[in-house]
Amino acid sequence: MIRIPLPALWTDKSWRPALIIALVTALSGLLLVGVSGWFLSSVALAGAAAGVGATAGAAAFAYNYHLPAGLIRLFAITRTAGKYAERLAGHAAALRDQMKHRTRLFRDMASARTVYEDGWQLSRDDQLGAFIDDVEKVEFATLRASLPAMTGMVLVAVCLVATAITAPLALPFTLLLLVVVAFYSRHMAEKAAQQCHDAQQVEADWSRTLGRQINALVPLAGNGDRKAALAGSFALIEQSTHSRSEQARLLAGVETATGLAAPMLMMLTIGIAWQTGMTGETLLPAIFAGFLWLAAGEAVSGLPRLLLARAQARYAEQSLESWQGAEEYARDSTTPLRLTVEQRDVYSPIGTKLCTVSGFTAERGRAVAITGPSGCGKTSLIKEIAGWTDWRGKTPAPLGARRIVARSICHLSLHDAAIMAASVRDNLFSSADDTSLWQALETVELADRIRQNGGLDSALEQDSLSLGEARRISLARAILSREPVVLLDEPGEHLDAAQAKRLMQKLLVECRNRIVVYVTHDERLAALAQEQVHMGF
Ligand SMILES: Nc1ncnc2c1ncn2[C@@H]1O[C@H](COP(=O)(O)OP(=O)(O)OP(=O)(O)O)[C@@H](O)[C@H]1O
Repeated sequence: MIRIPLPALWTDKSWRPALIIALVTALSGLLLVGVSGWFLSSVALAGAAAGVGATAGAAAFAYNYHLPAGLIRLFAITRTAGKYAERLAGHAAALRDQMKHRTRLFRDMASARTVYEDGWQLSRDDQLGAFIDDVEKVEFATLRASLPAMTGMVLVAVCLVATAITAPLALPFTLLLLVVVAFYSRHMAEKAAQQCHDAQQVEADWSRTLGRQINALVPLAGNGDRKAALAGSFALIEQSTHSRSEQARLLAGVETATGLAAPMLMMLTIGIAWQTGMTGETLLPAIFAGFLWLAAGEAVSGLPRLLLARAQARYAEQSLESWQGAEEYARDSTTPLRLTVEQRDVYSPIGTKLCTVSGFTAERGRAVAITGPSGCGKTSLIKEIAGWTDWRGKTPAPLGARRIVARSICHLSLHDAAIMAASVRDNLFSSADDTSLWQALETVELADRIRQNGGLDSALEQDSLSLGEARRISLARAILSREPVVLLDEPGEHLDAAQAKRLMQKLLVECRNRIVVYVTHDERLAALAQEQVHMGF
């Protein structure tokens, strides 16, 4: 199980000073409010006494203000200084731990089976973002929240002892209220974390699909799929907004409950002490304890967020587990990456049944060429493999998990290459370095043309390239893409036969570690694949 161990706050040398300072700071805050409450009440009592009897005025002025006033200043200064010192010591210890854990977690992730199978460490910024998010959540809950949680518990214990001594009859009610608030807060924080988790899942799906849908608007414009595809994405945004607002509502409930608990505990302690007959000076200790509760309430006001952080960290731990290291697997470079298409009916993008295709399996380094007469459904088939369309009889299948995964692992290059009015660099759809971009342009025999045109930052437009050149830009995109599956529709279109063959040979070498499936009418191109699948009516 991938876990960041809880810091050993007391035994670990780097955490111990932080813990001591945090406790001193928290106790100073508690005593500051407790002594202030006690002081105000004593002054009020002395003032009240001053109004009665002959010696009253003298009694009021004989009251010793100096000791409590001095203590209040001492606690206030200690609390302020302690807050700074606690931050310095706590952050230093947390950063040290963080460095240690991150090295281990990132090493595990890099060699994880899932990462290796999908090849996403090379290209999937969204997956990497999700991984870093999870690591941060677990770190926050363990490294940043354990210290406040520990000091919060100590403060509550101190308040309970003070209540037990000063107003013992209030203790059972106090404990009952604490247990109710604790259970309610935990339950609601769990629900809020669930909502947050749901929202994140949906947002991840959304960012994955929308980007791809927008990229594919041009080729999909003709088949009426665009509207439906975008509507699906916008429904996801609505869903995530709902989850987010539900999360905020639940958290507000917890914050209200914990915010009200402290004044209620204060009133409970003082009220019950008063009910049992304590008045005047005998009530002062209970007032002191009551004010301690008030101060503890302020100190643990971050509790709902800590509970939420803890609950979120559990989800994050679960997803981190899927990156568990599988080093033997990563070392085994012969492990095949396989794409299996079972025998199936092929439908057009509007749901017309076209033909039945026999099953085939494409593997890394073993390309598959699909051939067949015009209109038999070759393009429709690779669109479906890529998750763009999915017809079952007369009904389009919803954008389910299979299609989302398919879209995320397939690079689909359609025959009508769209050229954007943008630079060559932008048109290559890649964040690779310039050397790799030039290398891809060399492979598709376009480097000289682009150099003459002004280089990677020169402008392109749909009309500024010949059809064959646009086709070659599209092939360069396929080479530069990082998805493990490359699907090409008519890669040799608009190229002369010799050039088409040369380019396809080079592309297959460049993509030897990926799965390549391509549709072609050219028998010489089809012969370059390790397997040919013939489709027909
Ligand atoms: N967006 C669309 N709307 C309606 N019909 C479509 C659409 N796309 C394809 N079709 C129809 O589906 C059938 C198969 O088209 P598809 O492009 O898959 O065939 P193909 O085998 O790739 O043909 P070719 O070799 O001519 O490119 C054709 O009859 C075509 O008219």
